[in-house]
Amino acid sequence: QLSSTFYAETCPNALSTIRTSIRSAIARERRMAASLIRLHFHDCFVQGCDASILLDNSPSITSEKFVVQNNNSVRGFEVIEQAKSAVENVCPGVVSCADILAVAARDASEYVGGPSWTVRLGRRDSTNASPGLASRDLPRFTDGLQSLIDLFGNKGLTERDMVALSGSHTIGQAQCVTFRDRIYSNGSDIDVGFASTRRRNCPATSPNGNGNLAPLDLVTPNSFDNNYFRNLLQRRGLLQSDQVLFSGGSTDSIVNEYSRNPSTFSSDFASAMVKMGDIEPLTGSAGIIRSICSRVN
Ligand code: HEM
Ligand SMILES: [Ca+2]
Ligand SMILES: [Ca+2]
Repeated sequence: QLSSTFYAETCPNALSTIRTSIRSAIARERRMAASLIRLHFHDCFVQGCDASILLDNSPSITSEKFVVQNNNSVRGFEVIEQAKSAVENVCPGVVSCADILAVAARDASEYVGGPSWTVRLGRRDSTNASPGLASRDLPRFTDGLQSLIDLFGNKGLTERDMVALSGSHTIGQAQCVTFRDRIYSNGSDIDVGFASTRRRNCPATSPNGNGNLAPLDLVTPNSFDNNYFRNLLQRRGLLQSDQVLFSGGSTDSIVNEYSRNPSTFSSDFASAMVKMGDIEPLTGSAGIIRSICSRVN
């Protein structure tokens, strides 16, 4: 199975090469850290961590990039492609795109002040993509708590893993179209002042301002910390799927715990990322090593 020393003999500089490339991309644009973590998540939840999300449309492939959960939303492809080409220059044909995604997510977390962890390696790349599985298995911002628990449960992840991983929303941005219904709902699960602030840059009527961005964590949108959970306690979660984690259900106690204890969040997040990175990898002679991540060789 996967091992942290997988490239020790075949490409000893793989990790440092990826790291340099990822760091320079995040230095150029801080949000890229968030985008890269999300890319690894959206890969692993769809037929496992096999870089299926990176494949473009072609005669033999229907890309996952255009399902609703990804379309116009997942980003960072060119950063992964650049890291891949840097690695190909030092060890051609050795390091998979799926492993680059996993390493990039770790390096991104570390760069913005989040936890680091040892990445397990040896994943291989798929020769296909699955928009059908992507639309079925990726969570949506409209999902209720039980659906979210089930979607993560189907991947072997517990409620605690799910809450920890959702803590990724301590960084990054979301588009108005994903939080409009919530901020105009006049419901009781949203802070009134927060809703009114968000309305200023997200007009009530679609498609006006659909693409306008707001930070998922209003307090520290660029640092990986536990403010996401503190916000939920104040009913300042941006997405409906954020606030449902603290809305009177079984995950309230976990949100509470992470809001009080940043180091527990940090170590649970790191473990959950390793666990997520272990979802159904292609290993051994299964799959391929793509030379360009967006297409099969
Ligand atoms: C629990 C279910 C989840 C739902 C429903 C969800 C949904 C979303 C949505 C709707 C956005 C905004 C996308 C846009 O407006 O373009 C977003 C952004 C993001 N998500 Fe999630 N997410 C979930 C869990 C996760 C997990 C488990 C991770 C990582 C392990 C993650 C990482 C991120 C990051 C980092 C961003 C910001 C991306 C950027 O700024 O480019 N999310 N998510
Ligand atoms: Ca995949
Ligand atoms: Ca934050």
